[in-house]
Amino acid sequence: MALLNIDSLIVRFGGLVAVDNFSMRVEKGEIHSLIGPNGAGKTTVFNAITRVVKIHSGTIVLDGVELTHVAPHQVISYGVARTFQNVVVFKYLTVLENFYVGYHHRIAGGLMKDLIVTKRRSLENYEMYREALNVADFLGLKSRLLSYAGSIPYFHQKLVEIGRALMAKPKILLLDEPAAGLNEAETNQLVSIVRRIRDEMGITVLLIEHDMRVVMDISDVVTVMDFGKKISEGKPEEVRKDPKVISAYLGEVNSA
Ligand SMILES: Nc1ncnc2c1ncn2[C@@H]1O[C@H](COP(=O)(O)OP(=O)(O)OP(=O)(O)O)[C@@H](O)[C@H]1O
Repeated sequence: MALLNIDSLIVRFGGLVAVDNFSMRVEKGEIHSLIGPNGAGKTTVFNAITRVVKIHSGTIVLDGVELTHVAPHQVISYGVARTFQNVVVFKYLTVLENFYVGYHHRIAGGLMKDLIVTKRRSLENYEMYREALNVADFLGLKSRLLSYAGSIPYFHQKLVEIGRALMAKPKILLLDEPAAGLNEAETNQLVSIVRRIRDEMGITVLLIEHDMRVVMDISDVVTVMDFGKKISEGKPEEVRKDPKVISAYLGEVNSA
């Protein structure tokens, strides 16, 4: 059974059908890329998985659990964590505190329990700290832990966002254009980090990416969208040769 199974998904914005009867499956342990020209509907698919847009019809099932009716703030406890197209970090919190935000759903109880320091809570805080250190070590951010997230270089802010997502211990990590704005050396580092997230942490990765070098290098499977529909799917080398994909991208170049 696939880890993520999207079936016949339709998302509309008024008269616009942004995602049009779209289905895809992501197998456990895969690095799977979702690509397509601008406006194809990729981010809307991510927004549907994380439940921040209204689904007109279709189903999204993660690890056997239907997400379609889950509230957006609960999606993380079902095993979905994401990063955003434009880096979203809490600029006036430290890197460590940003990481803590990602861990929060793993702590039992609500605000009152946050205020009352019980023995159990101290232990949870210790576990959270230890995990933050591990994540920082994994991402090469240990020396940045006490810096304000808004004060560190752009690439490191991107890693903070990834770190915050990893702190949630997701089953699947959704990365929206992780290589955007990075130089070549940073992109190479990012590719290696994404591989290690899968290989060392065992987390399945679904990413949206425009940098074809990254897509071809990193993906086990590539799904291609255009005008809300799936137009191709397969191994990177198969998709690259698909005339439907070539024509979708050439159309984009011609209309630019
Ligand atoms: N909240 C919204 N309200 C209205 N229309 C929207 C909304 N979000 C997306 N759209 C429209 O839905 C379509 C798909 O957009 P989406 O952002 O999913 O595409 P994309 O493939 O992620 O594009 P890009 O690669 O440029 O980020 C576009 O026509 C877009 O203008």
